[in-house]
Amino acid sequence: MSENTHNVIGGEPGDGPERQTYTPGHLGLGKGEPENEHELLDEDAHPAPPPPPDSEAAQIVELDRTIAVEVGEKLVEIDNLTVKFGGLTALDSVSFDIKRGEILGLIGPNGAGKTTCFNAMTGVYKPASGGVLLEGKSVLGLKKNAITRAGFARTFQNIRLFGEMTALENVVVGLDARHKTSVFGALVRSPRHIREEKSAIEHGMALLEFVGIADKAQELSRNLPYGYQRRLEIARALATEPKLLCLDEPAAGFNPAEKEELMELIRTIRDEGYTVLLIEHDMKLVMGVCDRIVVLEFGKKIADDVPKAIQADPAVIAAYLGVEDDEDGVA
Ligand SMILES: Nc1ncnc2c1ncn2[C@@H]1O[C@H](COP(=O)(O)OP(=O)(O)OP(=O)(O)O)[C@@H](O)[C@H]1O
Repeated sequence: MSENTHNVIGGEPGDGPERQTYTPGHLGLGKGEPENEHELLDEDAHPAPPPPPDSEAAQIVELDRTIAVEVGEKLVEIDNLTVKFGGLTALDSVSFDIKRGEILGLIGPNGAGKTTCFNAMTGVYKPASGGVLLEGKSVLGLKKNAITRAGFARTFQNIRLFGEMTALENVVVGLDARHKTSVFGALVRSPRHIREEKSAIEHGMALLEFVGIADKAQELSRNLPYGYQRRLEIARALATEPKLLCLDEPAAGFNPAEKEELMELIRTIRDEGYTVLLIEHDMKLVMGVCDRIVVLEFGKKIADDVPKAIQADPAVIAAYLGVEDDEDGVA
């Protein structure tokens, strides 16, 4: 094997036809055709379920970041957050906290303010008032990439991938956020840069394997089946080693089997040390995977409790009354 070539994570030499090699050359942007002989799966095929937490990929993906607070303590505080769009108050003095190691659901009927809350937390919108604290320190006013470096990562309701990049390249872009090489170091291809690039490919492959889409590493992301694109967004967000992973409707457009697999993946992500904030309309998924749920209605918080209590909460039931789609019902 040449110095710049290494094996796919998780296999042993001579593992058979699944085996591929990846080189830093694969990172050239906008490469068209996959360069390996690996057979691609059927477009309809489901991604593989996530690996068990003790697999090699899971160990590489495991959170490698120092977090100032202990598991179970407040990681994030949303403090009286208010966001206005002209005369509309989309978020009205909303306060809640997110504890390290939990899966917190953020739910509410359409237009309740869930995505606005994500956007204010991740620097997309400037709140009119209130605060967002990560480990006790304010992140308000930081630029989006500084917020990513501080520890927030997110996926989007409408998938946003670099369509002309391969799946692996999309993840490596996320890993770049954690790299230390200077622009000059990258330009002159310093030894440190080459080391980081090589480990980025290895790490990127482990992340793709972790979310169950390693078989499509060399496919342009715009050509990936929908379910793979959603998983790729999660892999890219995980690449930044977030202290908090925010998922905005990750199951949108999924069939029941895919939703089950996604629930499994979200649990596995938490088991690897991540904290998850989840916006999701599918109540079965939310109730099945969340430790606690915050409910918004018309920009205000109306409930904050464990799933069982949320299901029985009269204010929550009232908020959802009139929603005809069964999936959006709380019961
Ligand atoms: N950029 C914007 N400009 C103006 N109004 C906005 C903007 N973004 C959101 N809104 C409004 O703010 C309110 C909250 O929207 P938001 O998207 O946060 O709700 P949501 O709970 O995420 O809804 P959904 O479940 O439909 O995605 C809505 O009335 C919406 O129309």
